[in-house]
Amino acid sequence: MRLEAETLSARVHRTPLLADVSIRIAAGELFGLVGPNGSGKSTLMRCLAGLQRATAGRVMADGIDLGRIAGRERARRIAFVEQQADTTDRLTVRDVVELGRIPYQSALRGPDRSDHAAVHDALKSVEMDGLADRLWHTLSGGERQRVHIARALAQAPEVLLLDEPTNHLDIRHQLSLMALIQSLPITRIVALHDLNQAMACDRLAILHEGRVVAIGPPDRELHTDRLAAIFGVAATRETGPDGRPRLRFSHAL
Ligand SMILES: Nc1ncnc2c1ncn2[C@@H]1O[C@H](COP(=O)(O)OP(=O)(O)OP(=O)(O)O)[C@@H](O)[C@H]1O
Repeated sequence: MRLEAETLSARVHRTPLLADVSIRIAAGELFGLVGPNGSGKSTLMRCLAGLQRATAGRVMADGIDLGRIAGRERARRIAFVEQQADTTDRLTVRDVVELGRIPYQSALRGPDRSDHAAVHDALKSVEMDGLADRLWHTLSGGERQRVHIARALAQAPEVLLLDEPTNHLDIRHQLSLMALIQSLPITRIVALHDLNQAMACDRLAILHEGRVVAIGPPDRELHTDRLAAIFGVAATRETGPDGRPRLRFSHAL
């Protein structure tokens, strides 16, 4: 699914959070959102997921205003893993992932084999199938993060929005999650702080103080002058063993 932000602005009371953001994300693209703390990444994600209304502008999904798509239909098409998603209910890991199947069920149709298969596959893809019966509150931060991603995968969306998905994950799970995200044949929008992980995106937008300052391939946009100006760090670039550029950060400016 193609997703477009058209001159989006968002504010809380008088505080502007996003100003005039326009982005076109192609179907099947892996699109990154990067920017310093407070630059508006999560706010933009919430608008793109249809969870927050913009004060001006609109979000278009395959040419249709997202605000006009019914919640259930939107939930079948767009899945969102927020940064600090939590639940206080007494749920097992499997229960949490099954929540992703609700948009496909109705009062007349409870979970069926296809729902169970989707839950199983989603748990397996984040290596949480061995903990399916564990209670949510007993999980570590990284395990919870992986279960939330499994819930979003079980939703079988056309667009997957992930807000800092590698937070809390150990290095092996960071790498396997990034590989999983890269392999999915759907539109993916990922907010990332690790700019080397962001190098894997097809394109990215750099946000600063609620505005988009650049859009393009990471290799072109994450140059050392911009890293200094926007992120406030001194960095050098080198070529990694995979032939991709790698950033090496030395100090805060
Ligand atoms: N409800 C709110 N009331 C006031 N300010 C808010 C509210 N929600 C967000 N903000 C502010 O809007 C700005 C953008 O926040 P947002 O969470 O979108 O940034 P972010 O780029 O995701 O940041 P981070 O990298 O720290 O997660 C921040 O300065 C934040 O403090």
